[in-house]
Amino acid sequence: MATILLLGAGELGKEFVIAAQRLSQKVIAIDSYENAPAMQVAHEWEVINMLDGDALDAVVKKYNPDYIVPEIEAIRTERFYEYEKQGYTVVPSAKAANYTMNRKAIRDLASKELGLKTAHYRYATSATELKKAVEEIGMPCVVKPLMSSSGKGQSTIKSQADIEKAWNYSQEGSRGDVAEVIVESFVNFNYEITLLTVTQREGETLFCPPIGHRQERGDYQESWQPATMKTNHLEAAKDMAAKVTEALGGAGIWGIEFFVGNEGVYFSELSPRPHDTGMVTLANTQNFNEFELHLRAVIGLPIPEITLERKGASAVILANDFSENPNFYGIEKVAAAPKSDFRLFGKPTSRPYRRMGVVVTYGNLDKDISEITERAKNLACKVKVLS
Ligand SMILES: Nc1ncnc2c1ncn2[C@@H]1O[C@H](COP(=O)(O)OP(=O)(O)OP(=O)(O)O)[C@@H](O)[C@H]1O
Ligand SMILES: NCC(=O)N[C@@H]1O[C@H](COP(=O)([O-])[O-])[C@@H](O)[C@H]1O
Ligand SMILES: [Mg+2]
Repeated sequence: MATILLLGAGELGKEFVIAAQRLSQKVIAIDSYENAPAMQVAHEWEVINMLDGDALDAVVKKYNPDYIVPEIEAIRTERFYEYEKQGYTVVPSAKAANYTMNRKAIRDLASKELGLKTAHYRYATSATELKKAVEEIGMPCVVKPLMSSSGKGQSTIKSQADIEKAWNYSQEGSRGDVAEVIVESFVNFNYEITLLTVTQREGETLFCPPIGHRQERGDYQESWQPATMKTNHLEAAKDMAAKVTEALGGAGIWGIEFFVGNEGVYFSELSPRPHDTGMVTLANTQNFNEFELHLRAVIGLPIPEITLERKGASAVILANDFSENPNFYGIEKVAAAPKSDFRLFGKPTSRPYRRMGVVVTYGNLDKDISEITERAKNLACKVKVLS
């Protein structure tokens, strides 16, 4: 039995722990608050501030894990290089976790070093610098804190009047100790996808069928698999995914995000871990869901192939308000629907727009995907999270 130290214990971690439990692996789940979703199913748990390098060192030393598996970005990832030197395995690699913690590192690697096509971009460390960057990039443009996820602190600048607001908003949504932002030209894409990519310690890199998704406020609302796309666009995305995962190194699943527009495929960003839009694989769209794939890659079990078994969709259940005791209403309506299922994450508190659960729906490969996505969306709307 391997010991896995899971750094981050949200809904993605919870499904990963369940996959690990099924194969009899031991998991210690860490997060910044008690009773986080993955803690509820792990062998052991601890609450620490993962941006505190000393606190991180202490849990690594205490549990002496076979695998250190980051589940979120906000971790003092600089320490990962040291753990690797000490002989620990960081998933997928210290470099992958460290580069993707900060948008600047991963964007410069993708664009400058690897030559991948991305939106035009600049960086800014103050409202004045932001003004200059916006002049260079042009409007509309998108501003994001260098350290944030799920759209936190992200906004679109459409006019001069938005610049100051965008700066202030970015500073509210930024986590970590970096005040800098990235300013990207607005890509008028036709659609966007996540290409789940699996790198194995031994064995070839595998790709899941592409996942289409729709985002609001920079956060995922619904996803579906497979996304329909031209073969040459899919090949371009696979080629970029192979390049960037090779440059970052290691074994695991990666959620690689692309925009597809009239000018082709743009690399956007990536998570070196299961991806939220990949929760659609909980509808058993594939022979292994994204969490099972991650686990196999992490502990070094071979994955012979990834096959699409049926079509699926997911739609998120969000909270509207703050609550210390969130409850779900309307779940029986989801339960009563055919070819549908759901997960409630068990987050102990809610805040506006916090993701609390997900509905997944599915249908045979000959079904129209729109019927499956509509069902997921309509069912998710029927669930209310209230105190
Ligand atoms: N340059 C851009 N042009 C157009 N839309 C964009 C651009 N950048 C981001 N978006 C939109 O905002 C969404 C979120 O952006 P991004 O993935 O960079 O944020 P994030 O905070 O890292 O989100 P997550 O952690 O959930 O992946 C994208 O999926 C896309 O819909
Ligand atoms: N886009 C990244 C993402 O979806 N991450 C997932 O959300 C959790 C944090 O949720 P919270 O903010 O509700 O605690 C993370 O722990 C991870 O599972
Ligand atoms: Mg994203």
